[in-house]
Amino acid sequence: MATILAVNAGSSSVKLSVYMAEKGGSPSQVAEAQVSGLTAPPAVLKYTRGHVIVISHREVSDKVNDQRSAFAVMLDTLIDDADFPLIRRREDISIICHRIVHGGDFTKPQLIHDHTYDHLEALNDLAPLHNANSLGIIRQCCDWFPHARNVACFDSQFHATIPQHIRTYPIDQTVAQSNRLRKYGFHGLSYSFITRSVARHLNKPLHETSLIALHLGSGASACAIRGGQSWDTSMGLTPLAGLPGATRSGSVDPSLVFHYASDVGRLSPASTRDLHISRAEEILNKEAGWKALTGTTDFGKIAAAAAKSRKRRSSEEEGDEDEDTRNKRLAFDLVVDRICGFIGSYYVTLRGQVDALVFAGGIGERSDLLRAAVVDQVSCLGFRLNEEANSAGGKRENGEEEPVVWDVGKEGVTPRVLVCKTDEQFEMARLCAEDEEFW
Ligand SMILES: Nc1ncnc2c1ncn2[C@@H]1O[C@H](COP(=O)(O)OP(=O)(O)O)[C@@H](O)[C@H]1O
Ligand SMILES: CC(=O)OP(=O)(O)O
Ligand SMILES: [Mg+2]
Repeated sequence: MATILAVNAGSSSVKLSVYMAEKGGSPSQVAEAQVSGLTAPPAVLKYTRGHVIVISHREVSDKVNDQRSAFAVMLDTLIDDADFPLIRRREDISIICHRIVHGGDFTKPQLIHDHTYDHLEALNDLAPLHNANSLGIIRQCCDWFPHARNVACFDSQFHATIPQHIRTYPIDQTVAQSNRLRKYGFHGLSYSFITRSVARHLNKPLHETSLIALHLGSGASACAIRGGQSWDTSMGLTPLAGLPGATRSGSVDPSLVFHYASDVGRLSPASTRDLHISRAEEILNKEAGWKALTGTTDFGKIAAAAAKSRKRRSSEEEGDEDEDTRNKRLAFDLVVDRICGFIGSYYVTLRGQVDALVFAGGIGERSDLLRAAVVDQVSCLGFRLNEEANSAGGKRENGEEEPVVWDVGKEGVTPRVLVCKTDEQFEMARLCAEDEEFW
């Protein structure tokens, strides 16, 4: 039996889960901590041990200003918990798996040593909100847990099956090949977890399961899954392409960069030894998205304001809406429009063979308002919502555990509409437990 730590450094949060696992067996979670709100202070810590919520909401902004400090706070919390002796002795941790968003051409998890580390460092500029942070956490772990094996698990791995005509950009192919310019795709650990969980829920073999899945969090993407494998996804060479995110523009006309301002081609003052980022990349990655439209990265607030505004308009009490509400309504409508654009396109690329539309990620799992607006717009493709199930979320009565997948579609209608409580940490722990190389 081994103890596995799984670390997931997202763009607005860091999640850390602890598992016990046998070689080749399914990992069993024993604790979970999370620091969220890194881009919408205050940063908030949550910590659960088994089924006990030890810390439900603790503001930690005084100690946390980035992913590395968030990881340090979570680790201290676990180590200081007198009722959780499992990681008091650091030698007891056998494997630490790390979510690395951009894994280049790697098609399986890699043990970290000097060579893999250097290889991954060279990819930092292709995932400027993620890779350098994850490598920083790996360095911390090598110092703090010298006995543990560190394993890199890649968001891009699941998308290795995207066919050539979809992953190729129509540019000079000599340049494309020498600079490895192609669609890689991300959120793959999440899509892999979603595909397995939904196939089980639908009682279908994995290789016969076809889905349109949406991972909607601070970074948002869509994925067309055909026969259990990634067929297309909305992110590309970097996690900037496709849907807008909290601070990311998503796809825009590439020429916009040349018309934005005259100095956007220069290196940003935020460039470091780890990350060479131009002002243009910094603006599109960190100063755009729904934050640029509304001033907040919190999509919950945007959805609530948009719903209120919609209600007011339908009851014809329009009156003068304040600017803040108008901006939030614009951001909400824009995000719904872009999501529906991908659903339509993926429905066609999958030739209508779709078992379910699946919502996941912080927004997909929690925003019934977003789900309702999206499903309403794509009802022409046959998707229908059960409004009651949608607003109830995954809650169960009489203390029953929240399910991993829950159905929010209308009875008797296909394709289904589902919500999946995705778990990238579990997916990493599973990949590590089943690979003999890491034991
Ligand atoms: N009730 C809610 N309704 C809509 N959005 C929410 C709600 N709660 C959280 N969110 C959104 O979820 C996002 C975090 O999603 P998550 O997938 O956990 O983040 P990350 O991209 O950092 O991994 C937050 O930025 C917030 O906008
Ligand atoms: C790839 C990506 O955007 O990840 P996240 O949503 O966790 O920031
Ligand atoms: Mg995430």
